[in-house]
Amino acid sequence: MNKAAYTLDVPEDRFDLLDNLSSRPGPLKVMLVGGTDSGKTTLLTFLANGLIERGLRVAVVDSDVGQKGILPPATISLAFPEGSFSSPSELTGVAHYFIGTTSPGQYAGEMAVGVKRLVDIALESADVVLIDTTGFVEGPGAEMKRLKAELVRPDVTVFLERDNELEGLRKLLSPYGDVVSIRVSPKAREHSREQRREVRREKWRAYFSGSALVEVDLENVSIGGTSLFQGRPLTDEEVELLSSLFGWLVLAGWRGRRYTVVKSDVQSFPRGYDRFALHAIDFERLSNLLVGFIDGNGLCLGVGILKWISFSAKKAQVLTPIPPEEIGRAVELRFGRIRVLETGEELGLLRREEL
Ligand SMILES: Nc1ncnc2c1ncn2[C@@H]1O[C@H](COP(=O)(O)OP(=O)(O)OP(=O)(O)O)[C@@H](O)[C@H]1O
Repeated sequence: MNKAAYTLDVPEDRFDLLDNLSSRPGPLKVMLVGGTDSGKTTLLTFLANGLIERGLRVAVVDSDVGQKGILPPATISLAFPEGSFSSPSELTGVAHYFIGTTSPGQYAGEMAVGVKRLVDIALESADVVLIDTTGFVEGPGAEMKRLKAELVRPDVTVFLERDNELEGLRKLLSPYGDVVSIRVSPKAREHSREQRREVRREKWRAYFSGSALVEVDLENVSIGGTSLFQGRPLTDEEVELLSSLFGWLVLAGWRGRRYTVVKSDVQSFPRGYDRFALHAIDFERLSNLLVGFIDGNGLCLGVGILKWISFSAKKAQVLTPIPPEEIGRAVELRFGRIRVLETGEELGLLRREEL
């Protein structure tokens, strides 16, 4: 199931926008902004096809991490459609930036940097770069759009609005490029949380079909995206002390500015401790965690699901569809903040500070 599809049954102002964009000198950067289900992806598909028909080389940067078309989920992806297409889900990404969650509220920095990096790559060969964004347009979502606009400097930012509701955001972004406002199509349809989850479930399942378990030697790659593995490892005495104080099986721990431990509960009793001095993570929170394989250029080769980690052997087992010859290019394993199964079932999101 895809939410958006190519249609010419769009309001007349979309054709005016297409004329406007194709009359401008390239390379052109166009960012699409609108609330949830406002029709951003439908508009992107319409514009991309129209521009391709006019002989322009189009790049698509899909940063709608909550409802991505281009696989894998939880990343930002760049694709170059070679001809007409009916949905971004048909496109194959050529470069990706790892975000690690489908809910990027705490990841404004990564979102802005990822879009900037992929737009820079796109500009090496595209006439027009179309940037799809999340429907997250209020509060931190608005700031995220500003950061993207500041870095990318879109020539045109198109706002999809029902009732002038994005006026504030339009003003906020107007110093960084032209802004155009068009009305949401009366045909735009809202999707329930369950329908959105179902769309994501299918994407996860499609991405992980044909995956294999690979063993990652944690001595050979850096570990990023987490405060685990930072600082010096705990001494046996420190492990002993924490275990007896709190009734934990301490699986791993590090001492930096504070103590960070991965533990399993042996006894359940109420424990009070200074959370600024000690950060304890339940081992189960790591199971089925999404991780990204990052290459030497900071781009994402693909994602995987952490199935097992042995702190003593310094090995991890990760389920991933990345071919073995590609995996060898990874220099970093980066921790995400969503737990998901290869069936597409999402087990839950984690907060950034949890790991
Ligand atoms: N012009 C149109 N004609 C027919 N259907 C449309 C049109 N515009 C939007 N829709 C429908 O409205 C729904 C939402 O559109 P779309 O998925 O493009 O929105 P979005 O803003 O990209 O959503 P998201 O919040 O998931 O990013 C889809 O089912 C889409 O097919």
